[in-house]
Amino acid sequence: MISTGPKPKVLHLGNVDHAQAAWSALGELAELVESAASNRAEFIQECKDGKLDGVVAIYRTIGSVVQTGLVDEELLNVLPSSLRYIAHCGAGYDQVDVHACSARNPPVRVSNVPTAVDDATADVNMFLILGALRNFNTGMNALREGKWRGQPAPPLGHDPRGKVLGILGMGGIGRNLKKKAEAFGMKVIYHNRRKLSDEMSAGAQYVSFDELLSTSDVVSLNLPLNVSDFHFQKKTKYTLTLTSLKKNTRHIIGKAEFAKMKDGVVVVNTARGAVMDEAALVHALDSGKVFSAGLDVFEEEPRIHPGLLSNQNVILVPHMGTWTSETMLAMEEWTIGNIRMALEVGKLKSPVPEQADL
Ligand SMILES: O=CC(=O)O
Repeated sequence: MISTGPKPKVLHLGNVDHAQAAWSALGELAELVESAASNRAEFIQECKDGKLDGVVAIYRTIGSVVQTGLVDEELLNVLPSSLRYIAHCGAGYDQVDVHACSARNPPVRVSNVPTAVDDATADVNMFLILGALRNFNTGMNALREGKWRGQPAPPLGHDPRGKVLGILGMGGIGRNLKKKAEAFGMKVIYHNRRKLSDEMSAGAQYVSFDELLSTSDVVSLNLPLNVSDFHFQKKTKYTLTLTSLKKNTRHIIGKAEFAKMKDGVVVVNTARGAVMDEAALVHALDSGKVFSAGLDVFEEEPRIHPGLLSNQNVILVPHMGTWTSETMLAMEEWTIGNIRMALEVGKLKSPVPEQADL
């Protein structure tokens, strides 16, 4: 808790594009500082030169990975010793090594943005389900090429009504999606680390992972890319792969899982690309095992697997799940709210689950 003396410093990594009022108001409580770095090497040097000393909290966006790279052990080793909080402006915080944050002495507490992202992400999820079931991509591309529906016309799509939607990961987005899918007449089953209370699951049937795979007409991936107990292996400055096989969700859907699915299944992902083995998806699409797919996220963003780009049965969205002004505003305000609460009462509003007991 900080109440007297000079204002604590808050470092801003990435943009505050919408919540300027909340950000300015935070300025009454804290000194808002910026980094002059344009890449990770410069950022590390800035830290080593003591230019960010005194920073207590960091506001960071997903896009700030271009400036700093991943928040991993290497970065945590040079970030100022005054740092206590990282408020991440996003639901998925796989860019932040929470275990390395917890291991620092004293720990760096991390928050994310649940809830505020649910509606917009579930909307895109439903758009992808409908687009993939109806195979709209083929006709839409043909139309732009001046070929009306194309020659031959795309195969007939499928109605959502009466189809089984298997939601893997029944968090806020999964539960929001359930309501939307039910309005389209889908029957919802789910698998989650823990079975939800009757109130939370609201009639969705809990099934085992294998049962979800084998009985769903549409499989929707709504689980976090889980970064517990493993090491980052940087692939590009934007992405990472996770190397340990323990307790993580990387490639939770791969060759073996596709084999267990119904023939002609539809697969949709708005979570993180790396929860699914993209090469295995391409293979399953090519073989006809998967009828169509709807993807908002990719393993190595912004790179897209060529087998997805060339496949007309895949509807592709460039990670726009939360891309609305209302949701962006809500996310930024939520993130600033986390910093404000940390400075005022010494606690984050929405700590990440891994640090719930810290
Ligand atoms: O991908 C978007 C988010 O994690 O909020």
